[in-house]
Amino acid sequence: MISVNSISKKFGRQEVLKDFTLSFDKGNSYAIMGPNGSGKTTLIKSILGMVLPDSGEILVKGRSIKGKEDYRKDVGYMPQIGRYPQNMKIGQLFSMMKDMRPEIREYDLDLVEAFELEKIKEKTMGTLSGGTTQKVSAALAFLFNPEVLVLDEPTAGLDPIAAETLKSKIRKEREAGKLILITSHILSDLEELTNQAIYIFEGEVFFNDSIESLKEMTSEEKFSPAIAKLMQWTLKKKSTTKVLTHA
Ligand SMILES: Nc1ncnc2c1ncn2[C@@H]1O[C@H](COP(=O)(O)OP(=O)(O)OP(=O)(O)O)[C@@H](O)[C@H]1O
Repeated sequence: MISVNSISKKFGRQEVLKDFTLSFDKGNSYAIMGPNGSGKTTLIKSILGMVLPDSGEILVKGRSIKGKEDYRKDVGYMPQIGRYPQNMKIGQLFSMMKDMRPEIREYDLDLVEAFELEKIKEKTMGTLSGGTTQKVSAALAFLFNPEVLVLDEPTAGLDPIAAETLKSKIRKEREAGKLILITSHILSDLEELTNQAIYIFEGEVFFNDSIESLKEMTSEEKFSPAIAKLMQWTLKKKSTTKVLTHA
């Protein structure tokens, strides 16, 4: 459903994505992992058209997204930190988003209801706590019933009840056959919510397979120690590279 073909991206002299190739298939939920600064958000933003790769191409349903906007209607995005007009009320924000998609008449209000956003629709965005802003972001991501959900650190900042509510919703959508991409540092969330693991290290794909294969390859029964092993391997690779560079 989404193919990322040989994309590279530099910010100044820093190569953040290096000849990056991946594909994401419908009905699967992908854990996108890697240390801070490894390029996860840059990858996600490239798929969303918010970052323009220097080379390579990204295809959604077989069509290049370059210069296109319309594919975005199939993609729901929950950012790590949602930025909204500070003086806008919650209710106005939802109305504005709906007005931007006049062709869509049916909304997925599961999270609007579960988070009781209707009750606080008169509150302005600038006055909300971080967690409430995250609830708004989550509800907006699912609102138009998109085929693809891109969730950047979705449970960060949510209280335990809200986090469980969001996780149940993610599971429900995955069971309905959606494609889900999740970045998170919370391994227990990823284990619960995903079946495919992608590990990015210094802008390169270091691992890309099912979570079952990851466990087999690392000879670990549990997800967390399997990821820890992957991290150790990347560190070894790094020290080996340094030795080679210095030789
Ligand atoms: N707009 C930008 N301008 C300059 N550098 C950037 C920009 N966006 C990202 N970077 C740099 O690119 C690198 C990768 O950033 P990215 O946000 O993709 O990492 P990440 O894997 O999502 O990290 P984290 O786990 O901390 O969220 C970082 O070194 C970051 O500083």
